[in-house]
Amino acid sequence: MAPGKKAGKANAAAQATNKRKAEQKPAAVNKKAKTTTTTAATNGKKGAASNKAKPAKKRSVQAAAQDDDEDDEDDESWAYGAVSDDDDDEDDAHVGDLDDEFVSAEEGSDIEVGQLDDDFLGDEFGDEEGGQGADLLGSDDEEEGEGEGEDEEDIWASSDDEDDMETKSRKLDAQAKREAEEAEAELTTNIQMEDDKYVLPTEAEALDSTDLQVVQTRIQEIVRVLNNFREMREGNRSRQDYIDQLLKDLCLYYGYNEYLMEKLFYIFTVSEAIEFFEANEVPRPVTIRTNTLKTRRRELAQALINRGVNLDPIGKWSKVGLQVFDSPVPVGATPEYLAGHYMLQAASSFLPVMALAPQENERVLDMASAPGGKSTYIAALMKNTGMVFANDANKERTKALVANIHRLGVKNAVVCNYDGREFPNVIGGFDRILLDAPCSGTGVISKDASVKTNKSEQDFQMLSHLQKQLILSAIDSVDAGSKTGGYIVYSTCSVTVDENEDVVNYALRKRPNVKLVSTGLDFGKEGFTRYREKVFHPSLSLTRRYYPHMHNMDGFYVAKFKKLSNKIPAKKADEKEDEADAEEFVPIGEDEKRNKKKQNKDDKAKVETQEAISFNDEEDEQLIRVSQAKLLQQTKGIKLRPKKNKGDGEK
Ligand SMILES: C[S@@+](CC[C@H](N)C(=O)[O-])C[C@H]1O[C@@H](n2cnc3c(N)ncnc32)[C@H](O)[C@@H]1O
Repeated sequence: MAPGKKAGKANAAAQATNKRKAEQKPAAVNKKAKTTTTTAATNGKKGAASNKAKPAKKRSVQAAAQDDDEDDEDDESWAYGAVSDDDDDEDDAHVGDLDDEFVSAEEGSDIEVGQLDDDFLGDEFGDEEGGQGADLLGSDDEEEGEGEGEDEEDIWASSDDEDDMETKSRKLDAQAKREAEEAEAELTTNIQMEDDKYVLPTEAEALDSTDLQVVQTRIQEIVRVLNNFREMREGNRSRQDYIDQLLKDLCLYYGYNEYLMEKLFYIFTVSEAIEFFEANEVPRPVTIRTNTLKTRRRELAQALINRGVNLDPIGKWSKVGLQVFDSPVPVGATPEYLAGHYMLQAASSFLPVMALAPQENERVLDMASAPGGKSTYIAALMKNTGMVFANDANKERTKALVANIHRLGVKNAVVCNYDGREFPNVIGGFDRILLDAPCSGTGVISKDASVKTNKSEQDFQMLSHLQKQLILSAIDSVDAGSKTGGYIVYSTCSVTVDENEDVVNYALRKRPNVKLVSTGLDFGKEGFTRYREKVFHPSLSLTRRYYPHMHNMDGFYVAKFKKLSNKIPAKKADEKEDEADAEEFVPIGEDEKRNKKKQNKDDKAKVETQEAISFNDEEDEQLIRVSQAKLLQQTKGIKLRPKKNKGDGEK
């Protein structure tokens, strides 16, 4: 399908969806939306309008950036405080966007969004109250103006006149009757609308629909029925009949394969699923991360503004992120970029590093790190102290990793190229580990639409299996005795449950020596504790999900574990067996029962303990020597004789 065609299609769907939404929204809400600035309004879909709004903000950023007194990076007033004068302009400039395009995104947004919701509520209710009050007052006025009020006035003015009582009473009765008729008429109209049942197409009709406009209308109608199923279903059609048709139509309209469509559809409510698919048709905002090893956000913002770049802080949740609205120069080729003052990085990919919260002088492993967006952020948070092991199994990809490490001036990183599953045999005893796992990429469909069709059931099974193996390796490679850490963060840029909650739940079952802890991120949706037929450990609610339609960032998942002990069950044979059927899900209760049985039966097979895996400098030295010797031989043909260890001669 040609991209242009798709985009047109998506826009058509968006307009139709939003139009319907706008119709469903109370007048006060729509009215208010016009005067409320939101993140989503800056979404690429309405790029022109957002950009129109930005210069006002840009001026204020510039002005504030020049303010010498407010030089502290922690002080966000340069970005936020000074915009008050311009806020109105911006709100006005966004008027069109909101109503026309992004009513839906605003509603769910969480980031500026806590704020946004408050604004909405405040304004909405304020307006409603004011609106109602005004209506009430207004209607009095109107009545007076139309003479009806005069009648009423007459009624009360002549209340002492007995004869008039009858007249007054008749008038009141007539008025009450009229009002009742009007109310009845309104009700009837509504009921007629509700009665308007939607008849599903026959199989042949459905197959025949190649007209996307027809498909789009059918999607809307089915959603309407599903949202009021009891009233609107046709005859004895089941909910599943409608859902089956809807899934087919969504596949056709948005271009997903049926397997993935179903997987994604059930993560959301019906309306939310459509918002998610819509959001995937829209590019996410361009964001950059200030490299604090070389500069500060304030200085970077000023330098880029001087080049004509139109930008804003990413949101209150990050002190280093900037969102770029437009730029006369390629953001990936400015002198500041080449000098390593920033990394082009999706907002969502800040989150796992923030959750990891690496400390100075720690040993940290980034198990799947190329091209290094997160490794370099980790190094920056550690202020180039301690050691970051930036590993990736794909040697080709480590080239970009090395390049980024150099460009950003990272000096505490070691790049390595192992399969993550080889840890901790390669090296262990880390204070913290980030496993930003290889995944299906269902959170980044707006960047790579091929995901819609190129992932099969086997792919998901293989990925989930690999993720489960990697997470166990990561857990086993952390030192629970670390004075400052003992944490593992698991993340993916996918929104499927198999790659997220399923994997984390599996790790909790296989490694009772870890528990989930808060990610420390103050926004995001809670991870699932139930999904379809699956039940997960209740602590899964501590994990966080991010969605494009809600947070205006790539879909993402973050979980944080604390390792409590280095003693792990070492029933290797069992584990292998378990890992082989890692895909099989066992509800938590059942699993516990099954484990107990196994333990009773296998009383002799005591749980062995594995000693804490820690660094051994002598051993490391030897490994380094061997590796250097290998390298010399490979690159220069020099063969070194192995150096004898102290203890070797004594044997
Ligand atoms: C989501 S990307 C990592 C992105 C990276 N963390 C960043 O922020 O730039 C996943 C990475 O996992 C790597 N990978 C795949 N299988 C792996 C394995 N078995 N062990 C280690 N890395 C692996 C891929 O090469 C890929 O670079």
